[in-house]
Amino acid sequence: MSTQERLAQPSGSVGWSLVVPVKPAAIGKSRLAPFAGQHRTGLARAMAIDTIGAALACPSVTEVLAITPDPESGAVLAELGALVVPDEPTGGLNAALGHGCALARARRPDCAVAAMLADLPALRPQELALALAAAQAHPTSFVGDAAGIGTTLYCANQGVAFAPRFGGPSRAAHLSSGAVELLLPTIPSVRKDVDTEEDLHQARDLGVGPRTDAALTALLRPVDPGAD
Ligand SMILES: Nc1nc2c(ncn2[C@@H]2O[C@H](COP(=O)(O)OP(=O)(O)OP(=O)(O)O)[C@@H](O)[C@H]2O)c(=O)[nH]1
Ligand SMILES: C=C(OP(=O)(O)O)C(=O)O
Repeated sequence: MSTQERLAQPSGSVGWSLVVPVKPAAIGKSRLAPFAGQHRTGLARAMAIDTIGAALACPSVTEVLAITPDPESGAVLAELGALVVPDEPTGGLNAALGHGCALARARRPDCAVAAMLADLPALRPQELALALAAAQAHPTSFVGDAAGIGTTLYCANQGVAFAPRFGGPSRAAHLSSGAVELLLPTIPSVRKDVDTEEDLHQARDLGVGPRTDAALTALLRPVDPGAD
């Protein structure tokens, strides 16, 4: 994404480095397998690319670091304007995010850092901007997922320890860590993560990005009984 295509950053707001983990599409989003079948890999990749495409268009986001060992997704994400870095150490999601945060802070010490999951295919740049603006008021904060169990966005201001606790019931884990939950009624697209078929339909109702829309169209196309 070129700087011309970005919306202007609101004055007085801090810039954010956004760290986004992307599992290899061939193994990611396994809970969608019963619904998506052979289309699951393409769908998982499409959702991650749409999520990061929207993040790159957010006026508060200075840089997106996509943490992924997936070369195919990485190539597209780099083309869109993300900095693509591999998983290091190979210790799972929170370890990869910690590594991404260290790299982000070394590159841009003036920015705050946030970690956002890559399964938000309906993400709207302006809704992400609202969440990040609210996050400026707290040392650490987070956005809970639409189901009320997990987390989609974890934010740490400059000079504050970055200690995400993604995985499973992470909303409770983030609350007990002292992070403040950002309870904004106007950011449904930031909260709507997609793990299941039902999530996907709900995200579609919000309006998914173009790649996810195309992947879903291919997936839902009726099979031609005359084709071999
Ligand atoms: N780079 C990286 N990303 C990860 C890792 N584990 C999860 N993610 C990403 O973190 C986000 C949340 O992960 P999950 O919702 O648990 O996704 P998932 O493992 O692909 O989904 P399931 O297989 O259905 O559990 C998604 O954006 C994943 O791509 C990891 O070990 N490394
Ligand atoms: C990893 C998490 O998400 P998911 O529900 O997508 O697995 C989480 O909410 O901490």
